[in-house]
Amino acid sequence: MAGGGVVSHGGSGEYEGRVTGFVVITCLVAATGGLIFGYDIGISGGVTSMDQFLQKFFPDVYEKEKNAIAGNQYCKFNSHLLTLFTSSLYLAALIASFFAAATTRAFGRKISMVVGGTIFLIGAILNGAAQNVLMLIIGRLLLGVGIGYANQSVPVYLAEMAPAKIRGALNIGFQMATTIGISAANLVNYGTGQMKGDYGWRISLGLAAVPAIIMTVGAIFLPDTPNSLIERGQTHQAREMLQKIRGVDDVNAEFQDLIDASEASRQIEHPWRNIMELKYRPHLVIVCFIPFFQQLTGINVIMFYAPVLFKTLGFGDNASLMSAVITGLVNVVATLVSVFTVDKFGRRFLFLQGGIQMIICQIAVGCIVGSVFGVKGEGTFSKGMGDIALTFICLYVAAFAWSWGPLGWLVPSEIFPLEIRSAGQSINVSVNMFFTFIIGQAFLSMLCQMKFGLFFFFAGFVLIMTLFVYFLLPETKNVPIEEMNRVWKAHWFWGKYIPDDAVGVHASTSYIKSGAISSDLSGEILNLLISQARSSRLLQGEGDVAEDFLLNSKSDIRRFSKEEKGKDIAMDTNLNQNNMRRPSPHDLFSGLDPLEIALIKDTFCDDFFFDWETIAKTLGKGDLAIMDENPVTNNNPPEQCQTMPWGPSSDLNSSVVSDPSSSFQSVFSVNGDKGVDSGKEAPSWSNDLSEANGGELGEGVTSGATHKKSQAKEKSDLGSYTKKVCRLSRFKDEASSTDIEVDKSDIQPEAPLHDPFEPIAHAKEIPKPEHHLPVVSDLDNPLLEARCEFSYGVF
Ligand SMILES: OC[C@H]1O[C@](O)(CO)[C@@H](O)[C@@H]1O
Repeated sequence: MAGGGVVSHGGSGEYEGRVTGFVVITCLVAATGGLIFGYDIGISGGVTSMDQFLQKFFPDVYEKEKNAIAGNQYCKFNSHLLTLFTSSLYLAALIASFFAAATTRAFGRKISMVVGGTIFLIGAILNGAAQNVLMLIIGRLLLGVGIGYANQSVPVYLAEMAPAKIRGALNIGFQMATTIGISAANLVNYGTGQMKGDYGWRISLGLAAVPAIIMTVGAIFLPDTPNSLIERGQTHQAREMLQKIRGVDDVNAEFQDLIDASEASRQIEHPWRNIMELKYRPHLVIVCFIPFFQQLTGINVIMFYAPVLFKTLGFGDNASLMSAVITGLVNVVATLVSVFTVDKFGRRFLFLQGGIQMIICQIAVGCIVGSVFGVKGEGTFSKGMGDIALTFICLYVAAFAWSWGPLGWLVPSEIFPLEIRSAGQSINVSVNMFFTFIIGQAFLSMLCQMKFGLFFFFAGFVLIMTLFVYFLLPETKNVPIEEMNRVWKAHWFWGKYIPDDAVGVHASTSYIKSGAISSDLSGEILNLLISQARSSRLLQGEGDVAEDFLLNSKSDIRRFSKEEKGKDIAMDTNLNQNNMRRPSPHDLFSGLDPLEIALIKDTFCDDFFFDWETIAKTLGKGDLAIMDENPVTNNNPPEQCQTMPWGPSSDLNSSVVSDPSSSFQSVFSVNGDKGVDSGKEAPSWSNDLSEANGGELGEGVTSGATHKKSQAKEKSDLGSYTKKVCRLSRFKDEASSTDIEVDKSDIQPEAPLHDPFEPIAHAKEIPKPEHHLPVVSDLDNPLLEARCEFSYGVF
């Protein structure tokens, strides 16, 4: 692969590795943990609407239902004992999830899954064989404990096993399994609902043993996550596991991040106390609100009570069970949609789209129910009205299923640093279970009291949660799990809670590699950070991260966007030369956090043309001293200072520039030249970057660290350069706002500059080739754009 294929998955590329069959299978097996949860959700509603079941355990409710035919439709199922049957399980799950957190941390994710599956199995047997309400309730409590364990450990397991770029998809496997469980339960109920005697409900409840066995047996064969192995001191096995799940030998960068995260985690003796610290406030707020909101969508009104609800809406017994089957299937299919979109469109998009769709549907259902039953709850649904209501309910379920359903588990499982991840996940599970309990418990009386207004009540909540996501939830798509602090740090509101030292150079490097930052940072800043990484101890000590980056990355950052017109710092000196506005510190650094500014400051060792104090003040980021305290940026000995990646300013003075009124597009391409072994000829200058990039490939380029290391060594012995090629690429027709391609590609490259990634002292040894200055008179034309490309090469 011409790009130097060690980061073989391309795209946003983060750590080494590919998506292996092994990781997919383990994640699928783990996700079956969702089956037990789903089966239980789906089974209770059907069972509690079966006459034989009601007669045996809840005779009062049975009587009331029979007599309510002509009465108030809103209240005919309102019984606290009945709802307690459904919701007691969630109280047990809530408490169990705290024990599960300790188990998961101390013994691994897998053990928690096995424990959860086994306890659930016992509960299923008790339920299927129940002789009285007590047996029924104890059985349900055990089911709850099983679910608490599974829901705590499975999402964490999935988030840790999955490579970042498909973490969303694999993690959603859990919710996918949940919806399959719900659907399977609906189908079982549909079948058993027709049976005479006690068999129907007994089979329905007893069959919960099937998903329990699948999960327990599956979990026994699962490996534990590298993160958990490291957490428990099994470093060697952890590395092997990482190599196995990523399918490559060179897992250094990711492994290092896991070790770092684990070290940080080890310092934390009391995750529960720690999670209250200010620096975890953003995580804590999100992890409390997401599950709360997920339940306040009102989804479980449909999931638990679909048959009851449809009966309330005047559907016959069969039609009610059938409608539950339909909503269950919609739930499964729509969850699949999120599997395929979550890592592409991101979490926020799905949250927002799903939220809007849910609001519309809930309002519609509220209006329909209101128009038929009115306030008194008297009236009957015509077939047509019933079908319209069912359609809106299905659209609502679909929207939930590709947004809040799966994301309610995914987002909380991926936002926490390792040291409090297990604790955070327990909070997520317990808040979710608590509000599942509340909704389960309160729904029937809420329906009785609020009538059709209940649907508007839920619509109001969905509106609030959609605004919450819009303003307060950062995008976590494609960000490696141990790099998440960067996301928080960059957030407009939460950033202030995250201390600078939570975001180190190491983090910067892999974060840059993940590509996640490229839209936030301009190309120049990115390059500066890269060069910082290169010159920092990372490269000298544990070179792989930066080497990999240099050898494999192509950052093609088109930073020319509407807001950034005229702020191109690559062109700064040129702008000056041509009497253009010199960008202010604010232009250049707003949007960066102090650490990033400090990195840049340190990179250029104070002697660049920026007035650092002014920058600090202008941006209101506090005193420079604060930046200077940062240990990460303070270890650069002066001789390792860099100049600008595009060369000293004198070189820039003479470079190509277009008119002030035109705009720039700079494309940075940081390409490792793979083909140049010691003694070979340097690649010749070319206007086409791909040529420099794709020169003969050294045979070991794709084969991992050893070869790369030796290459890198040879490289630094040999010296290297930066090439800058400016060419006129576009003719901007202001009047029509269209871009017309003009090919003026023959502009000569200008002088090769020194390697931006080599310390200056070393760069000086590089013989400077002759200086070619492009002479392009057209550049005076205000309508032209210059396109400059930088490439990094070796000779
Ligand atoms: O698919 C619907 C189901 O998903 C959950 O919200 C869990 O994510 C359950 O509470 C609900 O019953």
